[in-house]
Amino acid sequence: MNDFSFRIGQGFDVHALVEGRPLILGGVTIEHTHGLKGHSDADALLHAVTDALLGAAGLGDIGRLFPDTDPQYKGADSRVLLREAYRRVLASGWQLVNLDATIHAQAPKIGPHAPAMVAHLASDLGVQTTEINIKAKTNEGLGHLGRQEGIAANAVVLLRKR
Ligand SMILES: Nc1ccn([C@@H]2O[C@H](COP(=O)(O)O)[C@@H](O)[C@H]2O)c(=O)n1
Ligand SMILES: C[C@@]1(CO)OP(=O)(O)OP(=O)(O)OC[C@H]1O
Repeated sequence: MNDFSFRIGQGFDVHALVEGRPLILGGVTIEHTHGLKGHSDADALLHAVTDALLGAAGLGDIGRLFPDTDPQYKGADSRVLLREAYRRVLASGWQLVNLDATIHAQAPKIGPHAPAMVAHLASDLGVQTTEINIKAKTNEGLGHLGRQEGIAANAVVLLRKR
């Protein structure tokens, strides 16, 4: 551990959009024609947040903690994975200051669902909702995200020593 009181981390995730799956982002089930494909519930936002937290604490990444070859995590609720990852971050001596994330989705509109996502993250990470910011962007029709073949998310966190 270094002598600084703060550490930053970033996370990224992308999942394919397919028919016959629910679309779950930030623990919110969003009405849509397609949902995200994955071993777990494929919540790309929560996976990016989990990786940002683990990265900032120097604890590796989500796939190392929860392998996608382990049947235990098949269909897993990513909020459960996030809470377990954050428990390890706390145990390693760090706690969240604030979190900023961007969802890259050509559709559907994320804005109306952002407050519910913020509420879930604040609750799971034990901070005020004012410390969590969720943004969204289309991909301006460009590339795989613009063609609605998938949804991606980026997250940045700041941790401080407990
Ligand atoms: N899936 C999305 C994408 C965007 N938004 C909101 O629209 C604004 C403009 O997005 P552009 O990609 O066209 O720049 C963006 O700032 C978001 O407020 C959204 O809610 N859901
Ligand atoms: C969450 C895990 C585990 O179920 O599976 P997926 O839902 O496929 O998600 P991914 O972002 O590929 O990374 C981590 C995985 O090990």
